[in-house]
Amino acid sequence: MTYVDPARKQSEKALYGGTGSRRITVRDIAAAKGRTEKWPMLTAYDAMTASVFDQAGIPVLLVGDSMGNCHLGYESTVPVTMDEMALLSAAVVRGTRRALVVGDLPFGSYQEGPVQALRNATRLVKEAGVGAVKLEGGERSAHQIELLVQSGIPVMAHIGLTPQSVNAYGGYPVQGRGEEAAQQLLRDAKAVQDAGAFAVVLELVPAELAAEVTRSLHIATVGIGAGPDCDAQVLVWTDMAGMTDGRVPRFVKQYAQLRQGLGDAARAFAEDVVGGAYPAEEHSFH
Ligand SMILES: Nc1nc(=O)c2c([nH]1)NC[C@@H]1CN(c3ccc(C(=O)N[C@@H](CCC(=O)O)C(=O)O)cc3)CN21
Ligand SMILES: CC(C)C(=O)C(=O)O
Ligand SMILES: [Mg+2]
Repeated sequence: MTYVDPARKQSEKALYGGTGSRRITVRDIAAAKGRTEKWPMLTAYDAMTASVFDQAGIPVLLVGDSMGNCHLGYESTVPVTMDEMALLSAAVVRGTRRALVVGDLPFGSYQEGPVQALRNATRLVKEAGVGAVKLEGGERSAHQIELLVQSGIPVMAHIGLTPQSVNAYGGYPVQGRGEEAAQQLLRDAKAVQDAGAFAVVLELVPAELAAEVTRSLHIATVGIGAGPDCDAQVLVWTDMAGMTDGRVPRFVKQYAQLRQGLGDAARAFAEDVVGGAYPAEEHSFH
């Protein structure tokens, strides 16, 4: 019998649909680019939801700072703190066995410079157990990415629309439109690859430009509102599952109507309590 290194064997399987039980690593992500295999990523903010996605085979889970508006009741991602990120990232790691868990560095946790970025990324790695961190910015964040990668912390970059800059944008506009903006996006993509990032999120950029970035990089591109030609696609889970209250961005596809379903369940429970139908005999002890 030929000996097959189990790690090597699994790395040759698909990121989605693979049956291996060990945790996905950044090496597996790199190998998928070589196979031109597309893969899914979702956000998660708690252990229970994370375990659902892990058991569904989602290979990469992002503890996004979108927890600010999706989970913690803030208006945007701007107020999210390192303590909040560390707490919820640890919960997501505890809820998963296979997924690579990526922790977002929140606004204000890396802008001061590489040393601040390393201090806070180290917290997420040591306290929460994440396998990688994500931070926003291309050329402007290259020095931070470089020090984290040199220190042994894998980094996912995030360019195009960077929501932590919502106050500077005055909203969430599409990025990279026009020749000058397109050239800047290409420079940002090259800068994060050169700094050592293992993947890069492209948010709200024209599909043609995202395709060009994906072709010109050897690291994975993860699209959100960036067309069909990225190596991976990410959505905020509450948007994907129809749990978000109110309007969702145009790039979102809803695969369930959990908000309606959960509300229906709560109303049915309330009706039963008010009408005396719950608890019934089988729910009672004597
Ligand atoms: N629930 C949720 N989903 C997200 O995708 C998300 C968050 N929250 N919070 C952090 C950021 C903010 N994001 C957003 C928010 C709004 C739009 C939006 O409404 N965009 C317009 C396009 C604007 C234009 O045409 O210039 C849209 O209609 O989709 C996009 C991304 C993405 N992220
Ligand atoms: C939308 C993704 C890429 C993100 O950064 C987040 O959820 O915070
Ligand atoms: Mg984020």
